[in-house]
Amino acid sequence: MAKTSLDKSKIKILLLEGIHQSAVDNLLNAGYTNIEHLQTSLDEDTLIDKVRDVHFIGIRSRTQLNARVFAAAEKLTAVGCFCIGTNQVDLGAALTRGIPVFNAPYSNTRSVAELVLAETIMLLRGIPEKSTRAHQGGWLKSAKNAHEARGKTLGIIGYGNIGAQLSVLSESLGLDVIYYDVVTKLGMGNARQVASMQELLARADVVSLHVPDLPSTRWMIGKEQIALMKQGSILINASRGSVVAIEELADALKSGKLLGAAIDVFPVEPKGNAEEFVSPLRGLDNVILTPHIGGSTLEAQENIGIEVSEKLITYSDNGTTITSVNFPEVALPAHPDKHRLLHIHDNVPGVLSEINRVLSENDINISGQYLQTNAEVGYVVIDVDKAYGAQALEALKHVEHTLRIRALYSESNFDD
Ligand SMILES: NC(=O)C1=CN([C@@H]2O[C@H](COP(=O)(O)OP(=O)(O)OC[C@H]3O[C@@H](n4cnc5c(N)ncnc54)[C@H](O)[C@@H]3O)[C@@H](O)[C@H]2O)C=CC1
Ligand SMILES: O=C(O)CCC(=O)C(=O)O
Repeated sequence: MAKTSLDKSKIKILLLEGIHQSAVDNLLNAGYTNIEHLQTSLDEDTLIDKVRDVHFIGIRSRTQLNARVFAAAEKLTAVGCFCIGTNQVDLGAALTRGIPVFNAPYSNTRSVAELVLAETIMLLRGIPEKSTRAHQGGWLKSAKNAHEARGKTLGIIGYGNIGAQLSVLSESLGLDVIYYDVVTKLGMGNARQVASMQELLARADVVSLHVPDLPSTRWMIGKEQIALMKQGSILINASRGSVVAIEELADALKSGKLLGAAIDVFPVEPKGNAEEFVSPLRGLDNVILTPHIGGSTLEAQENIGIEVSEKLITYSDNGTTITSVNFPEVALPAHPDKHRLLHIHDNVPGVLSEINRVLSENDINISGQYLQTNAEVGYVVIDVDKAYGAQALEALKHVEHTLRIRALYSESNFDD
């Protein structure tokens, strides 16, 4: 059933997974006081109970927002992913319920690139094993299998925001960079795109994965691909756990085909810090294992908190959906002294004319109208000079194919 907006004190916001305080502060400064801020993710049933009266939810990579959760979240107006990946959200289910999803596409990219570069050096020097031995009272002073990074070839699979940053940092250290991407991209510095993943695997001393979780990237690195890699090369995965067949990687490390690996993301990750981490890579001393912390630096988290809360506030106050990952993107001007209505509907012919008919029948004069559509959904924003009456709102809710309507307070804050 379509809904209209509430005043800010009644807008309930649920933030999960230890989202940075910067998000809370930003929301409070914007007048949103009804905030629940939890440090953990929630299991599906607890989440379903909690989201029933929530208008905005903020999550990171662990919380699964599936169709069942969306079905329970009747009041949910927008989702903020305080991270880059949005594979944990059923974006289609959100869209067809008229819910835009936002993320932070840039704020933690540098943190991931720095970690990968550090791991490259650590693995080229065999540090995980040497450090473990020293902790055990051993002394592995040897140059065997220890290499400088200078002059080695780094192969980056997925040359997006993270891959390109890694490319720049690595070249400054003297690595030669090649990359493979499904899109033709201009290389940073002297980095060169190669024509196939096979070519990259055959040429690189270190392979680092920076692709999103997509049907086309699932298990893209397994036995067959590892066989193409150079003897004694290194694999790094800080993208998604679904990209590497982990048992097959474990076999390649045990057999000595690969010199080492650094893995930050896993097919199955603990739901919280209290749950045991189970992996076939445990106990292998040529592997750096990290608990999905590629983007977990204070700098990145603070920036993400600000960036995503800003997007939620802007959508809530103004209706702007720019940078939403699933929704028609509309950039809206401020609306002083105007009443603004957001109408989200199935993208089928005739809805807009029906909306305009209702407005005209209710003697409502349009002062601004903004429309954007994608294949499934239409999003029209209508500014008018006088308040929408209850009768007009009711009629607009009942326009066929309506998914949701929201009447926004204008900046001068007159009644909705
Ligand atoms: N470990 C962590 O804490 C973090 C992990 N990530 C993961 O890293 C991924 C990449 O992040 P960004 O670089 O910001 O994303 P991006 O969207 O900027 O870049 C991804 C690149 O992969 C390419 N690509 C897509 N499918 C491909 C395929 N089959 N083969 C080769 N290239 C392909 C795209 O064309 C694009 O250039 C995110 O989707 C996220 O899953 C992101 C941040 C933190
Ligand atoms: O820090 C997080 O919670 C997730 C980081 C990540 O994987 C992402 O940004 O996609």
